[in-house]
Amino acid sequence: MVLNPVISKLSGKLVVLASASPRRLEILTNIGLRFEVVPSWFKETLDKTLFKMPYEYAVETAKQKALEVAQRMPFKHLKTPDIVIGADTVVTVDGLILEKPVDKQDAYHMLSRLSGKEHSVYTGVAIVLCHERQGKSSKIHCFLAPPPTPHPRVGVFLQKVNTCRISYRSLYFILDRDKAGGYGIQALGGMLVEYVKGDFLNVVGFPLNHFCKQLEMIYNSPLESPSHKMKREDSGGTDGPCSPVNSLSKVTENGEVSNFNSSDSAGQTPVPEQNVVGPECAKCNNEGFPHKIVDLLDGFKASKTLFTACKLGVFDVLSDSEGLTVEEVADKIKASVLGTERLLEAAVSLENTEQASRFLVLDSPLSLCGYILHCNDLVWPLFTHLESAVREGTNQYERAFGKKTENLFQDGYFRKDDIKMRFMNAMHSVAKVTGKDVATAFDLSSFKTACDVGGCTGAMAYEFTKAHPGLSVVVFDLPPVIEMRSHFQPKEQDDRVSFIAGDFFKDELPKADLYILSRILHDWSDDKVHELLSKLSKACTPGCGLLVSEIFLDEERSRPSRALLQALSMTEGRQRSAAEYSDLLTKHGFTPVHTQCTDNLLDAMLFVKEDPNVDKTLQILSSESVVVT
Ligand SMILES: C[S@@+](CC[C@H](N)C(=O)[O-])C[C@H]1O[C@@H](n2cnc3c(N)ncnc32)[C@H](O)[C@@H]1O
Repeated sequence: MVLNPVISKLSGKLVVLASASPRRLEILTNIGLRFEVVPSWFKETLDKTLFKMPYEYAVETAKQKALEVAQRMPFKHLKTPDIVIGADTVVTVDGLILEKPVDKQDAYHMLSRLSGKEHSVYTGVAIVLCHERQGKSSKIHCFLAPPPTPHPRVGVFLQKVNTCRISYRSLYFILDRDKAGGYGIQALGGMLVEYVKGDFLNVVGFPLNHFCKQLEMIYNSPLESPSHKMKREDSGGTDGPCSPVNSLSKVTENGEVSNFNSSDSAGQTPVPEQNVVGPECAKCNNEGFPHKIVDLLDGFKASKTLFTACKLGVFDVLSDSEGLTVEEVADKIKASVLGTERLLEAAVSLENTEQASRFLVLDSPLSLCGYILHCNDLVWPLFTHLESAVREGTNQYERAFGKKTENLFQDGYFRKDDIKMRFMNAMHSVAKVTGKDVATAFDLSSFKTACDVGGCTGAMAYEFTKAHPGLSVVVFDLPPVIEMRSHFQPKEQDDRVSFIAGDFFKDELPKADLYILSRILHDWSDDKVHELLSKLSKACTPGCGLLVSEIFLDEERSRPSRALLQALSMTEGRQRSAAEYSDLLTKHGFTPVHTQCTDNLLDAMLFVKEDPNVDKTLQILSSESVVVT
């Protein structure tokens, strides 16, 4: 089996691991897979008595974990993944299923039960293909790592203890509350393990080899391409598309797991006959239950939890020192112990730590804290007046903050230095996270000078000069912004970025052969946009470039919701689709050349100023290579 090509099939896809397990994360990272971690909220509470065999339970739990994330992400994270991977590991002994212990005592009991006994470890895995539909549901491949023949057991054996019985103290030392069965084979628990029959990584928590074989089956075999297989299963399934929880169909009479898509003894992977468990009925994925609505009901609590944790510096404290107690965290953030405990529990249930340390720690390079605090202090109060905003069709700044605003920037964001800093921090953090993707969206090598119109702190400009060694960028923004620029200067000085203060509606724009409008046009009405574009059009000679970076709505104006939610608190601006931006710009002699959806916070579109004397078709052709004439 050639693994890399299988993994490369996933490049460009949004792959999500629905598990917070660092072991699974490490195993998948080590093979070069790019994925996001979104831990599942599915509670591991399926009724074990409903399953004939223990591994059915692991597979079903894996499936439910993956499904929960697949269903939540479009709402909570405002994006639909391509693939969600769920996994669940259980240990079985004496007919009992052992999961993660609830506490140390439980872990101790589990480990003592395993001591000296052969037991089995099963990791069920589910791959949910979110864009492959079966009926109304995502397509799901569930499997269990191939069991060694003749018995479906992947065994790990603890040392016999008649001579070296594990002492109470050693057990306490070794036990791990975070792992099924109470021990981690890759950690201290490994000291007890005499040998493993079967796939070691399956015992660790993720059967990598079998996972890759599954992917190969899904993506590489022409006969097994997702759509082809779906048809076959539709027509010939024995269990139908839905297997109830208590009868996962892949169990043979003697309890073997070959129907879970296991390999045969020669190591060949047979065509899976029934590995797809399409959750079409309420019993399978509980379609009758309004998951999305319930998530939305709680959405505001989740946002406010994130805002508060950020504002109190919880993620900073946690990233500074490891192994803090709740009391210590409470002390550091100057909050009550009970409140801190609740906040930590809620925050942990919402966010994975890897992303928290990258995006939620104040001084991390890609920190989103600036934007989060802006959402907390400015956007949140505006949204508390949403009903009035809808009734009146106006921004609620005055109601929320007691100040009238003719111009949101001058009268709102810049009315006090601390408010201005908060606004600039917000713009800066988003520009840092999205800037590289916008700057590298197109080949801009033919442009030598650029003007970032409304470029704020210069964060975007620095990303452009970093990405294009031949380019220098002048940041043009209002005087109150430009005067604060020194607060945001990068550590490494870059002379190719300079700043000019001015008003883009009133003052002359600096000369450049590329103009950047990042998050500018959505703030203004069509009339104001025309006013600005007409100025830009006059400033541009034929061949000049104009790069617009915004969230582009789809043609139906139905996605992404991020843009539509933002519009609810807008003043005079509006969110637009790429086609709507094109319409506005072509009226001023700008021809669209490329559109790039970056899968980041902002998309980008490149336009070139037409030469009125040259035939339009020829211009579009020549502008494909963005020739500056
Ligand atoms: C939404 S922010 C976008 C900042 C930056 N382009 C980015 O993408 O991070 C809008 C910027 O336009 C600036 N701006 C608003 N009105 C302006 C005007 N009349 N002239 C110049 N800049 C203006 C604001 O000061 C602010 O920095």
